[in-house]
Amino acid sequence: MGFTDKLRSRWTQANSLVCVGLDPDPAKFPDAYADDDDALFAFCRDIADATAEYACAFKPQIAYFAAHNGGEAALQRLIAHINAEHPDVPVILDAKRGDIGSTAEQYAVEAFDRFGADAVTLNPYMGRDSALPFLQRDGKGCVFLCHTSNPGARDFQELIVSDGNGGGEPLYQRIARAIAGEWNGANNCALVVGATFPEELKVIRAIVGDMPLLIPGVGAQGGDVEAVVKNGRTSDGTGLMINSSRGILYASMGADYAEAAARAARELRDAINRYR
Ligand SMILES: O=C(O)c1cc(=O)[nH]c(=O)n1[C@@H]1O[C@H](COP(=O)(O)O)[C@@H](O)[C@H]1O
Repeated sequence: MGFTDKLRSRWTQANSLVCVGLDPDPAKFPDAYADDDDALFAFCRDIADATAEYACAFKPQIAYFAAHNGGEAALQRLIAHINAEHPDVPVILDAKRGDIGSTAEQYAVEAFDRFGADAVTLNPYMGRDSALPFLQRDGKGCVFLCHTSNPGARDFQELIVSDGNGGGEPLYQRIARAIAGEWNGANNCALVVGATFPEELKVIRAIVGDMPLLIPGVGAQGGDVEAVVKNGRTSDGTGLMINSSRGILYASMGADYAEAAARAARELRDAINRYR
């Protein structure tokens, strides 16, 4: 099953719009993993196993693995573990790739063949040819940055660009329109919209119809769940992958870290479902 269908069926099956972010930071690991050479893999495996029931997707962030010697091998094993043990839960590799076509081709091999992800986050700044190696992969998802969650999102993403007919619109809206239109021929695109910009989320939803949206920024970054769900859901009450990383991973730094992560994921699911 391709990424989009897998995600849609998971939304219904698990009755959850929670995306569990896997951003492992050894400085915050519980004592049990203090001297463990395999801690990156083992900690994330425990979190994935504890939270899978409440997850519509997992999103490992590649920098948190690649920053460490042996970290990429740990990421590869982690995704293989999720694919084997939780095959209904899609994996989005958060790598924010984007480059000229020949290099993008290698990044597509990295995300889909080496790491075995169902989808990858991409930066659309370099244009459609830079996205083609990903868009052309049968059944794989392409999750493009549209309006990000950070304060600097306004620096470029809200600049007014000409529409060619004497009018103008903010760049993020142009991105949403282009990706929902000509880039989405295989129906495998999604967009990243920060939870910290709920008004922009509403505008983006109106532009893109039922396209899935990945929403980081609730929890540690302060985004409001009610505003996100009300402004971002589709008419059937789905359409969103609402990500929390630190809020789930480090719900407890004690021996109960896995139970605490499960509780945090369940509570986020329930908070979201109240407004669907
Ligand atoms: O593409 C992303 O996932 C992303 C886009 C964005 O605009 N903001 C953002 O925070 N993210 C990622 O989402 C996660 C947010 O983590 P927490 O703030 O700990 O929940 C991190 O992995 C970020 O790299």
